[in-house]
Amino acid sequence: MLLTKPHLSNPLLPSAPRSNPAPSSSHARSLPTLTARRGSLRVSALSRVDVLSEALPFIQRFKGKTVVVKYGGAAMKSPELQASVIRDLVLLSCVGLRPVLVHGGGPEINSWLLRVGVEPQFRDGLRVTDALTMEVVEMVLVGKVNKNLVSLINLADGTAVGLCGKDARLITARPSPNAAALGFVGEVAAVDATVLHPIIASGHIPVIATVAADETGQAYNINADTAAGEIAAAVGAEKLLLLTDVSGILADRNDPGSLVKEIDIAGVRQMVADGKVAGGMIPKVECCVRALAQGVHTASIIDGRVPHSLLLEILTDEGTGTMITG
Ligand SMILES: Nc1ncnc2c1ncn2[C@@H]1O[C@H](COP(=O)(O)OP(=O)(O)O)[C@@H](O)[C@H]1O
Ligand SMILES: CC(=O)N[C@@H](CCC(=O)OP(=O)(O)O)C(=O)O
Repeated sequence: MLLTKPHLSNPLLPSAPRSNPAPSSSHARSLPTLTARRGSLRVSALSRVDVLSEALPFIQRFKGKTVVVKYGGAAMKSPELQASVIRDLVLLSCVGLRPVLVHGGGPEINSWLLRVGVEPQFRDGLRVTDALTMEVVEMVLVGKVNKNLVSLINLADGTAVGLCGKDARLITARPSPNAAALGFVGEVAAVDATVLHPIIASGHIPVIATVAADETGQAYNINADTAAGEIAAAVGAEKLLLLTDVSGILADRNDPGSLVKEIDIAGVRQMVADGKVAGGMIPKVECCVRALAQGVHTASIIDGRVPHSLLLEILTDEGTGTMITG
């Protein structure tokens, strides 16, 4: 069943803009240009504090709560957008939320595979991963993309700790049931979040690359959406947010205007059964459903190309993409 997201009016939002004390007329006369500038600055500052004020009930509601953000795919391609997403993550951390970043990096893996002469191949949205591809995936995700995100968070004055599934056995992998076709593509056999708790509790932001080993130490390539859902469940996250390169779940995937703002598990299952949700959206929806079934309160699929979509989703009434509820 499709639900319309309620638009709640915010009791903290003033009905009319407040006015700061006007500058004295003598000051105004002596400095006309400066006064005019200050006047426009005052309006803009007012609207900015209104926005801050609107965020207060959300900050209060989610303070101390863990929020797992999956960032990857096309939404990660532009350096400007990356920096903006990272700043939003640091802002969430500064106002008391506890973000955990799980990242992909499919396009970056593709570009490095091509540099070493390997043509990327996918089956049902999953990368066919032979031994050489596995090495490249690990080097790119763990060595490059992970450290780049850690560095960007540190630059934005947050403190990030980069990990992959292997660290402290955070994720134990098992081979995909379709290993004959997919090679070293893994599923999540278990998550041991012990290592994350002190990192999160001390205000650091864990940044997780989804390469993990099985019991024998063999490395596996795990889809980042799938891993994010399992990590969200294991840390008892309040929210799971998947940033992607569409506005959310579309009722008609050829119509960008047909965004479904809120939908429950039964509704989203019906969309998959009807073929309305397909391709790369299926693992996203499945991981949201699994996370919700394991106690995560809400899961949202949002547009990582829209500046500040993370903040819009968490700190405003209207949100941005699609929220799936249990
Ligand atoms: N109902 C739907 N609504 C939105 N996108 C859909 C839908 N069904 C299939 N898709 C496809 O899913 C894609 C998102 O998955 P994917 O490309 O794997 O994202 P990412 O690279 O961010 O992990 C969209 O670009 C779109 O082509
Ligand atoms: C098995 C599998 O497909 N693994 C993904 C892991 C990275 C990922 O999920 O990246 P995005 O989120 O950017 O798509 C891959 O190799 O591309």
